[in-house]
Amino acid sequence: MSASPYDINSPAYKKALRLHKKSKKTPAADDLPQLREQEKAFKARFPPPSLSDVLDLSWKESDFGNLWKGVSSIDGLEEIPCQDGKVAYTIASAPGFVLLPGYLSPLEQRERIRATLENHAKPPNENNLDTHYNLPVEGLFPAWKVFTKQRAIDPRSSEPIIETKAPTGHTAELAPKRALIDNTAASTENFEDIQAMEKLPAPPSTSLSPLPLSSILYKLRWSNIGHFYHWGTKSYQFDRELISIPSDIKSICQRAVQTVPWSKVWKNGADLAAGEWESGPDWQQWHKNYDPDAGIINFYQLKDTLMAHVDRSELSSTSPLVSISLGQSAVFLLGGLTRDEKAIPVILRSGDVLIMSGPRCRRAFHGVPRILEDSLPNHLKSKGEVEEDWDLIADYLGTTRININMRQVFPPNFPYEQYGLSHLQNKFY
Ligand SMILES: O=C(O)CCC(=O)C(=O)O
Ligand SMILES: [Fe+2]
Repeated sequence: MSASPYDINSPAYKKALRLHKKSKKTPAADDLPQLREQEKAFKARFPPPSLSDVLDLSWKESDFGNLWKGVSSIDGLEEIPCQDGKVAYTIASAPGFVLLPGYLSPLEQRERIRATLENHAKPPNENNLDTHYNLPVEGLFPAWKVFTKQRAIDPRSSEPIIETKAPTGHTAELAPKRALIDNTAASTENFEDIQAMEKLPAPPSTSLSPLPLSSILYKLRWSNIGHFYHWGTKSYQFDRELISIPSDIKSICQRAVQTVPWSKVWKNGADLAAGEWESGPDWQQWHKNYDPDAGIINFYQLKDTLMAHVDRSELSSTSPLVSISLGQSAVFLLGGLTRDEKAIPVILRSGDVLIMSGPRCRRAFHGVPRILEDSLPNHLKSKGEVEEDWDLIADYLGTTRININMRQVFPPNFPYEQYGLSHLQNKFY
């Protein structure tokens, strides 16, 4: 038997677990809300978290190996055949949560990853580094590609250095870690007040140093697509240039929403039990009127986490939020309406599409406490000849998970004129 710390039967694992349990018995730890306890357990490097109650519907040994493996069923899991032959899964205690495991084929995953890196994380879309650095206008990844090609021809080529926007002091952590502020949920009642809040651009940091292209690439954390999200006020900003949602992303999201038989998801009054809908359950219309108009592409390095939060800046509090996972796998925690409810842990793997919909799930706490290292499927690894330049992308994916998180800010039939936002109407068609 191997002595790997990942082997839960090894003496090394058992000893570490004993020590860990002992060290956890501090009064402070017991006071933490359920969800924080779960986050802590999944974050732990050693002993590594047990995945024995983590739903893992896309695992296949040939793709992912045996290092990280959850379970293929949990209480209340239900399988729903979809219109396009795919299968959706729901969980009885989490109405509105719909998981489409392996929804994107290996080829579609590669195409989306490439588009994300080459097209969607560059101007006019804004990313977390733009505030602080003068990034190459062609995008970080395209610039990296050009440089590696040059270097192959002339090994003495010097790597581009990315300059800071503010005068340089000393190196420090990059500021924009997402703050854990509970903002007020957007609604038509407070919409005008939220809009009136001053949305100042974040100032460039004065404590950062210029960085070579190869390092800054790994500091990319998010890129904004569609309506602009102002992180400081946790609200959308509509007085900026309007940028359409890339059609490739929009069509995947719409296809996913259209394939789900919603009457089976919301059967037996589950829609009413899930809480209050803006003007009564409107899921019958989603096949026609679901329209993602804003999104964040998240880039996670192996040690990154996303603290449990609620996405409540969207006026539409029930329309599906569609989340596409690519690259390394992750543990996702689906909590309830407070941090005191126990969360359901789910492994999200490359190609999975997750839909959070309806009043309960759309306003549920959720987060990503763990990226599972060495969980890149074989079809994303470099095999030399897979695709032009895939080596470079595969290298980056060796430590990266990408999540495309698409929301619908405005409910269908929103009276844009009434709020002085006529310019947003029919914007993306
Ligand atoms: O990375 C994920 O799977 C979730 C991301 C998320 O919750 C968000 O961007 O709000
Ligand atoms: Fe979220």
